[in-house]
Amino acid sequence: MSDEPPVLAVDGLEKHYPITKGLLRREVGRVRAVDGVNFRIDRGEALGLVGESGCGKSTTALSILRLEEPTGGEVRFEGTPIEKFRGEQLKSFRRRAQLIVQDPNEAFSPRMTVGEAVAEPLRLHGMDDSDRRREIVADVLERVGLSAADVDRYPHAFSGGEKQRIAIARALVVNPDLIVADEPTSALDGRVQSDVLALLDEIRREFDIAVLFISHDIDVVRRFCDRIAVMYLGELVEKGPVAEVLDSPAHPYTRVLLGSVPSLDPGDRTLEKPLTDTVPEPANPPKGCRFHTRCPEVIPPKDVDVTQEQWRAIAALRFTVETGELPEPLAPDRQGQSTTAETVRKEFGLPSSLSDPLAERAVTDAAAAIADGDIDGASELLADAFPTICERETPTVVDLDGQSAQCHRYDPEKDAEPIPWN
Ligand SMILES: Nc1ncnc2c1ncn2[C@@H]1O[C@H](COP(=O)(O)OP(=O)(O)OP(=O)(O)O)[C@@H](O)[C@H]1O
Repeated sequence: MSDEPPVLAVDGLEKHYPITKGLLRREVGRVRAVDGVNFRIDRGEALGLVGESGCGKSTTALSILRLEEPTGGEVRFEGTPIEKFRGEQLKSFRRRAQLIVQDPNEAFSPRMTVGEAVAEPLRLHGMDDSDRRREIVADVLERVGLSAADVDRYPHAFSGGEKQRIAIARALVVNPDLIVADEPTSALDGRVQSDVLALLDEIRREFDIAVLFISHDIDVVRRFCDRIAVMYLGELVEKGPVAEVLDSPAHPYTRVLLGSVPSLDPGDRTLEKPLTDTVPEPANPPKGCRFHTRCPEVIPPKDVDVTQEQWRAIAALRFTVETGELPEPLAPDRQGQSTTAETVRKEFGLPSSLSDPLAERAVTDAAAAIADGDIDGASELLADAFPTICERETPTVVDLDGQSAQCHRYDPEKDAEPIPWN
């Protein structure tokens, strides 16, 4: 193994955005867009970053390129913290770490020819010889499957896929060591997407470029990446080699995320549905494990004696009530008309009676409170009766033979008596 530091090393990266109020812009809270993220990318390696919309993927991308100033943690480029870069070093970093964005239309000025746009980074980085620039640009355009004759045309004359090729050419022209590609193919349709992906793959292998590949498309990540990191509400909940993570996802969130991928087998028992569809706000993430309010594997209290199916129904009731977003038949405007305790039980798949008397009492009282329109009361009752370690304690990252997951279920230190998987 070489002693070479990774091209990119991210430790405890944090980017919080202040929420301000009033004329004096007093800070009243913080959006925890990225909240303690760690990963590495070696030369020639592609790391896929996946997660639902708003989980912090783009903010991570911008923070590692110093396009956003992180509020905490450290990003090292070939071993040097990027915050230390000044003058020439910063300029060199800007050249060696390139960004490719989703919409190539945003990347080009309509007044610049393709040749000028692709040559721009060369000019900015001090190459004054225009003939030499033109030569390099022609060469790179051919390299990405366009023609040297395209230099004098304008970007608007090209299709979406071709524009993305031009964007790749522009990133490539300065010999980058790192490319951050933020949803680079999601605006393109199937065939074109495949071609652009194949091109990116080819250049990363040929030039040994490290790639951070951001996508919500799991199939694309499987095809393009070596490793994958799964993000939820500003944190990485699982990491590992692509095949391992996608074929045997460890973290319940990864299972839920994969369960929403249409191309995957809906009968696969390792894929799951979330308890609720409400994603909490990154300004106010749940305590303990951030996924616990939606986690189908949330750990029950030790003294509750119900089946796994019943526990999931209870947990879904508890966390749905906490969001205040009740399903249609129980919605507050219908209170007093048709909602009864039975409707509540039916809606959540709870049997008419649970064998555990304390659990039964709590569910009966909560259902009655909901039927009365006392949602806060129901919420308190359920929280008191059904506490979970997942809300009390933040899980540590557990190494599982190369794959890692941040979940109490895997922590040998936690005497959590989990229900066995599957
Ligand atoms: N400049 C900003 N000011 C305040 N909040 C922001 C800012 N930029 C992003 N956010 C918030 O930070 C969170 C993470 O956003 P981000 O764009 O990084 O997510 P994402 O995973 O890339 O989403 P998508 O897949 O939709 O692009 C979101 O809640 C977003 O609203």
